[in-house]
Amino acid sequence: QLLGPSVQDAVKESVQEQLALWRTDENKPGRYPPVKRLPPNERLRILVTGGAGFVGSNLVDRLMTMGHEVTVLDNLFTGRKKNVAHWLGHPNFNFVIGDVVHPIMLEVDQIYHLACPASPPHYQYNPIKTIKTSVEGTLNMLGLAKRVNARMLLASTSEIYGDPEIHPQVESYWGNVNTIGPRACYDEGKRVAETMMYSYQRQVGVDVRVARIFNTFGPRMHPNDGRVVSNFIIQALQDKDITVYGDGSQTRSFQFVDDLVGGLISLMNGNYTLPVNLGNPDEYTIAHFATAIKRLVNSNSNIVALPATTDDPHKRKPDITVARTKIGWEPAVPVEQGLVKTIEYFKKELDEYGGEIVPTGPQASKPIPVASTQ
Ligand SMILES: O=C(O)[C@H]1O[C@H](OP(=O)(O)OP(=O)(O)OC[C@H]2O[C@@H](n3ccc(=O)[nH]c3=O)[C@H](O)[C@@H]2O)[C@H](O)[C@@H](O)[C@@H]1O
Repeated sequence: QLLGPSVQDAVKESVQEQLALWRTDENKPGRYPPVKRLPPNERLRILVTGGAGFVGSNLVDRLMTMGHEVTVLDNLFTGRKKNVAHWLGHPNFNFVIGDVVHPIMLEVDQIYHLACPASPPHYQYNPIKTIKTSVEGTLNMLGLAKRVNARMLLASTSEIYGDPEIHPQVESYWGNVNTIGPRACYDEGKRVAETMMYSYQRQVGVDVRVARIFNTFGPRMHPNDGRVVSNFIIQALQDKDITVYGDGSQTRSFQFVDDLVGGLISLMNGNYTLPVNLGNPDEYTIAHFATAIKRLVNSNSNIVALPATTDDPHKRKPDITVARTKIGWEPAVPVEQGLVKTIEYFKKELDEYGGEIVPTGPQASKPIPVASTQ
């Protein structure tokens, strides 16, 4: 165990709440959110690739608050500088704008390798780049982990199961992916990234962890993310049509980002080295989910049907027995509670954008940069 019990306790604290309190406190005790003082032998140097993105920046908040030294590497394709702006200049924090497809030389103890667009319209916008990000990016990070003897965690995905033939999905299932479809750049990229992780483990002894992340939502999602949670909330908040792709009978299981962050940290610091599903088994049809969001937002939107997207998985739900038994983790935030927080976040984003956000549609597209909110 790299982390002592005191640090494990700190993981359980709600970092987002601490940050919210810090932001609203007129007499802020300091320029930065409070961080724990760790003795040097417990303070780790941690690299988070994709650390300015949605999941990455939430993870960075937790690691910083725990008292570690954190370096973010992000090319800001889907990540946003504003997600980590509150740490800029902090002595424990480093920010590198750079791309994982280029090697980087750093001295670190742990690597959380999250960098990659994860929303279907964004990863399909430039599929060749998505493949390079997963393949060359993961190779570069594994090379770094090998050189400096760091432990490395890969953010893999439920998408490696493709359109699954077994339900719920267990880690021992090998998946059902269309190798030549529009999603393959991401799915196959992540599958080969997993292969590289275990090749480096077997051949040269790199200490690896693999998280298979299921659908996740929460504050810091990009307003033009294009995934279902952000689209439905943004549409509902503006009384615009809520766009259901296909007949809405397809299912997804949604976890709140705080739960995921706890799972990533538990996985990284535990002893279990095989892939672990991290998700909330609470499963919804997309049609039901649209109605639930409309109700929570108290919206006058219409729910409309658009054509289904190619190769859209029909159902998805994690079996989290491995996470429960091997790393002692399970989600704690009910979906509805997480949605309420996410709706509040998107209300603020809408204000910043001047009252209108056009959510990303089903086609491959680039995230819309808005200079004032970067
Ligand atoms: O959110 C995630 O964490 C996952 O998102 C995507 O996978 P997907 O499940 O297809 O995510 P969404 O784009 O949010 O789609 C979920 C379902 O909602 C539907 N959808 C999406 C957006 C929309 O406006 N309307 C709509 O009906 C999609 O067709 C799909 O059936 C990524 O490919 C995964 O890597 C990632 O882990």
